[in-house]
Amino acid sequence: MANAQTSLDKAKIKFLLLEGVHQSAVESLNRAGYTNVDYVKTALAEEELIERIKDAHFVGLRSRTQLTRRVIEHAPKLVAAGCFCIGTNQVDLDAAQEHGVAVFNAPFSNTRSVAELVIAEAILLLRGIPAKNAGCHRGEWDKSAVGSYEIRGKTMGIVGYGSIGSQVSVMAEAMGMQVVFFDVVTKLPLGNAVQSKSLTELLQVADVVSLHVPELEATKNLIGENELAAMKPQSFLLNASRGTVVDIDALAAALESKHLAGAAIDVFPVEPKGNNEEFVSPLRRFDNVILTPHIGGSTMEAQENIGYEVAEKLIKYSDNGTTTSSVNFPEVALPAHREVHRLLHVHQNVPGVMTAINRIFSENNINIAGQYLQTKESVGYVVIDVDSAYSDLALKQLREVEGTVRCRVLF
Ligand SMILES: NC(=O)C1=CN([C@@H]2O[C@H](COP(=O)(O)OP(=O)(O)OC[C@H]3O[C@@H](n4cnc5c(N)ncnc54)[C@H](O)[C@@H]3O)[C@@H](O)[C@H]2O)C=CC1
Ligand SMILES: O=C(O)CCC(=O)C(=O)O
Repeated sequence: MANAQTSLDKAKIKFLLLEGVHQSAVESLNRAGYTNVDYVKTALAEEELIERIKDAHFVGLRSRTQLTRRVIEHAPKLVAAGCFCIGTNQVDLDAAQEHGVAVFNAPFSNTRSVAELVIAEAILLLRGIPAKNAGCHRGEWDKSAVGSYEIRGKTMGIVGYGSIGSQVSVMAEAMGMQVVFFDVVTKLPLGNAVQSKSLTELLQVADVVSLHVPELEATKNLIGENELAAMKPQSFLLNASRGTVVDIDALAAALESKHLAGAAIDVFPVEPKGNNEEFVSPLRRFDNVILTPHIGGSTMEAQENIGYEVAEKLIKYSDNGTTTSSVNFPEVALPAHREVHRLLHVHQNVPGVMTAINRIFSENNINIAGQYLQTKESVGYVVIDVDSAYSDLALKQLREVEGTVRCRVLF
């Protein structure tokens, strides 16, 4: 069987793809038989999103689309959301979980692109290139070695030693840098990198501090006035994680006072909604700051791979119910369901639901060919394979079970 059949005609399953996700996603969906793709090149504001998403079964987005509780509440058919990026902070994950919407992302595909940019920025900043470049564009000629340094022998301080931070670590060492890192979790140091006991310890020794933490309550303003003051005089700050991680006014003050020698910032507390909106930031006035429009992961290679990776996850979920690597949903890896119908039941994770479900099968004498159950936080996900003759009856009764969030069948 090339593609497992689904309960709906595949052409009727609507995918809303936003923010110009790579065409590789559309190709993958089409190849899998999903041709009903509404492709939008930009992010949509809430009202317009609500209008477009109301009959969508799947939505694909990047970092600019806000999938709020209100939007999710207005998307009655939505079964999954694919973030064609790493960060999922733009999605209300709790609301998605409560409404039985599985959320997927691409945890690896753009990490190399971010790490490469960070190394390039470290070199450019230590050589004073941003200011020299700006000067040349204005007709100035400042041929001087003053304030220009090699990165060899300097210390790279990495905050957040995950997929990106650890790649920055390997590349920085390959360039001759010493690496220290700080992470809330004890991590295996790669090469000769050393894990710092505290953020302050790292800030005090690093010539370049690069941030690679997710957006969390605990990482909000992780780098504020005190942390900037703790950084070595004439050091550099790089942020390609999330804009909320740095207090941008405090950073502007540290640059103004020349405590920091420069910075490279890719992400901002408030980012323009689209390419036509003006970018406003107190950092615009500094020639020694590299400003980029949230493009750390925006390379052709990364975007193409993300397109395949996330589309594949959505297809698998649609075709056979597999939720492996979902960020908010119980993870279930399912075999193909040949010669049986597959019931997918999402429910509130409260006592009694599974008893009620199993009662349906025993009372109606329906043989269960396979059953897979996983729970996560407030949600439970049970998959039941049954003889095709009984799936209609079971589906009808499963939908009546108290605590049911959603239920569908795959043929
Ligand atoms: N600028 C861009 O275009 C891109 C930005 N990103 C951002 O980069 C972030 C990091 O990406 P990955 O490395 O793939 O994530 P990851 O999840 O692999 O690593 C994050 C690391 O941060 C650590 N961490 C969490 N809270 C911390 C804290 N308070 N202090 C120190 N460490 C802490 C975690 O333990 C983990 O090791 C993403 O969450 C995303 O927001 C990702 C890709 C592209
Ligand atoms: O490509 C994007 O839209 C955002 C990239 C990013 O920040 C991420 O992957 O978390």
